[in-house]
Amino acid sequence: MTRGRTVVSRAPGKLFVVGEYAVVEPGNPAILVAVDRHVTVTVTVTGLEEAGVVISSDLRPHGTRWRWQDGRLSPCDTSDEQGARSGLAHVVSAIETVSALPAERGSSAPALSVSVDSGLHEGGTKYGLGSSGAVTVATVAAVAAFCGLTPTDEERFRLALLATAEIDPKGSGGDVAASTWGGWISYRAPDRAAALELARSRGVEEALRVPWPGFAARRLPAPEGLALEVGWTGSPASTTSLVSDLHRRNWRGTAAHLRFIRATTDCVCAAIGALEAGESRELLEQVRRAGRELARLDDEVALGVFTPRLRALCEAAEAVGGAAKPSGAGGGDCGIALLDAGAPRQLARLRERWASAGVVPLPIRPTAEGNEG
Ligand SMILES: Nc1ncnc2c1ncn2[C@@H]1O[C@H](COP(=O)(O)OP(=O)(O)OP(=O)(O)O)[C@@H](O)[C@H]1O
Ligand SMILES: C[C@@](O)(CCOP(=O)(O)O)CC(=O)O
Repeated sequence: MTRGRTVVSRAPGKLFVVGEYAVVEPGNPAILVAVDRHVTVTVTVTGLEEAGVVISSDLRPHGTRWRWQDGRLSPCDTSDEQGARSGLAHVVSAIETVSALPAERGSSAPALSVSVDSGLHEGGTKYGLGSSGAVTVATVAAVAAFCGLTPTDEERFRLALLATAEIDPKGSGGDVAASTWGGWISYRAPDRAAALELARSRGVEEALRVPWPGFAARRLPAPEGLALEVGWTGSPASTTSLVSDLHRRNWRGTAAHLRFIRATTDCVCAAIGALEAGESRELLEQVRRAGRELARLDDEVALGVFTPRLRALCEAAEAVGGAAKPSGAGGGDCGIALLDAGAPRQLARLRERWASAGVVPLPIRPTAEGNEG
């Protein structure tokens, strides 16, 4: 939405359905779904004399001023430089990445004021619903529109992926894809290091044009007759440290690693087939299988994917006839359960069991909406 010199963009959060960990390797598939909680980003003129950027966020007490230096932003106030750089890393990277486009055409860096408001945390504690991806997608869209650019969905996805990869190229970008396209999607990640290298060597504009090997994203039909329930463990987990931990272990390249990738890929492909064919029972079976693969990975490398609450979340869903698993990296955050939408008693029993295990049922639904603005 553009009003005068004000642009507003919002992007939904996400849940991983199946395919976690395997999807970080380029070309491997996962299924994600966008949810009806959003991040909203508003971009307007700064009102400052000099060209620069002001960023404010619902997670920080004050707005911070940033100045441009060779295409990069640095905080003007150095007293809390580290806090500003880490707390606003995704917003800053999204602004820098989009601003490279006018810069490559010889225009000067934009002056703008960016404000972030998020429904993906509770009092500052994240749910694990992909706030970093949603913030990046919404910031990219709002800054691009403010600069008079009209990128396509895929171009906005690519810009957001480059922005997140600048911070951590290990992330698959599944969150970015779900926040961009919305709905249920199948996603295969590109090689993020190669995409970054492309942008650095040939420019961001060129990186939006040439093919990204491995990358694919497409919408899937929503499952029929199934309710998606989301349980929150109340404890935030660090995806970056779990994925880095896995990279540090000697598991990669072992037979167990190859077996995990093969089994998870097979499971994701079967789940895609089940969604396309409207076979709910088969989808439930694949969700259970994906959960078992994660549990086996956890046993093999003692990663800490399954916390006691996530285990209780899964057991409760099984006990009432549903299928459940952690969503995302695990270690806390959320889990999902799929069960018969026409069985309200089962749903009620699930919520009761979750509540007594300390798992908070979140009133969240899948949404077909992607990034808007
Ligand atoms: N409201 C916000 N304002 C500004 N930046 C935000 C906001 N919410 C999230 N971010 C950015 O996202 C980062 C948090 O990412 P993190 O991966 O920890 O959470 P998440 O994406 O919600 O979780 P998950 O990856 O488990 O789904 C913050 O450091 C910040 O850069
Ligand atoms: C483990 C992983 O596959 C999923 C992480 O999901 P989340 O950010 O914890 O919701 C990592 C990734 O895809 O970037």
